[in-house]
Amino acid sequence: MVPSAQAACSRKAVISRAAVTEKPVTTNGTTARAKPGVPEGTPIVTPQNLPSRPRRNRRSETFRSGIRENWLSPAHFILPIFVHEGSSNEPIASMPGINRLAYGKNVVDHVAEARSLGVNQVVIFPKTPDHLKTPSAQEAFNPNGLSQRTIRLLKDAFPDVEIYTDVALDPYNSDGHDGIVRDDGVILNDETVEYLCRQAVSQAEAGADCVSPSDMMDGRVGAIRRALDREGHTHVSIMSYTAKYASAFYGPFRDALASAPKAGQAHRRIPPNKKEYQMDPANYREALREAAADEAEGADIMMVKPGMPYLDVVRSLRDNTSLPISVYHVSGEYAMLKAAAERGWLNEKDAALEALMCFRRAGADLILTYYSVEAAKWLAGEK
Ligand SMILES: NCc1[nH]cc(CCC(=O)O)c1CC(=O)O
Ligand SMILES: [Mg+2]
Repeated sequence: MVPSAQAACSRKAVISRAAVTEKPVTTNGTTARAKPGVPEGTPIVTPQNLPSRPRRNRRSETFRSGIRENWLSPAHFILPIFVHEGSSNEPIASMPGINRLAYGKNVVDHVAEARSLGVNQVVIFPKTPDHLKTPSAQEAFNPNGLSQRTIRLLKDAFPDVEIYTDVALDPYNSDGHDGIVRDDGVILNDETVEYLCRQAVSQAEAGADCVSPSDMMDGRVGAIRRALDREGHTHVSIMSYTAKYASAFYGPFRDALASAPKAGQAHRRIPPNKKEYQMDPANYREALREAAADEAEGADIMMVKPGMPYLDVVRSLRDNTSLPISVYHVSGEYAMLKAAAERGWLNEKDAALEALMCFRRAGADLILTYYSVEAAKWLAGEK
């Protein structure tokens, strides 16, 4: 209790310790009659003289919903899908409810369900077969690669779906990094950017609406913009993973794609983590620097990733740019909610919708979340 409140209490009517079960008494010693409906033992006080009582605006759901500052709609969600070459869906152990979808009908059916719930934006993450992974990750821009085929498949089935793509080398790189690794362990920046441009162009050619570089190489937004424009894709947008942190919350995603950094052979040093290109979780100002660069290079949407632990960064970008902001509610955040819900430790629907709402409050327009389909069902009142 704050000191002033404490003082106020002792000045006003209180129940003496010995008399808790008796009628409350006022400070002048007379016994007061409790108001109807007030539990016996409640102190009797003179009302505080408050000019402002914020609780007045919370008194009914009708009132609360009338003045609510933010809201959630399936239109805000971007649905991530994992696609693989197998013939059936494969559950991902660390992401209950999420599957690697079999390329083909299963992918189309899943997106059809999302669309029926109002989720019409999808981002594709392909699981590349091991034999197609190489240290230079050239499968990333194979015009008939799994990602490119999935884009075509979905665009043919649903011309108005917004297709986002992941631009980064890690799903195709046998070293498990987003960039090309030199033998001494340096992640090459400009060489990687050249391949990211080819990857982005190949995705645009397959029909992607928005390419999303998630690699954190310097200068890739501008280079991709120029490459897209040069090839006639001036209408294809770029959602940059602007402030992407070297986070421990990506673990389940790397399980899903088997894309974690790999140990090197004797003559090569493979960095065991991504700290040389993804941002340090301790840093805040650096996000503004990244944002200034991405905006100048032509990003259409800027993303913060992960979500829940980084809402200060979301708010800061919101206040420092007029571009739309997206947030990635990442695999580890999803796994935490699922794990607690499975144990009965959290009400999953309430906790998940709260997390999503808080992204909006922090300033995000778009939310990339594994909860897209479930949350859309909750919002529709289906379950
Ligand atoms: N380009 C890699 C990439 N793209 C999206 C995620 C993680 C998303 C998630 O955890 O849900 C990652 C993992 C990483 O950077 O290692
Ligand atoms: Mg950058």
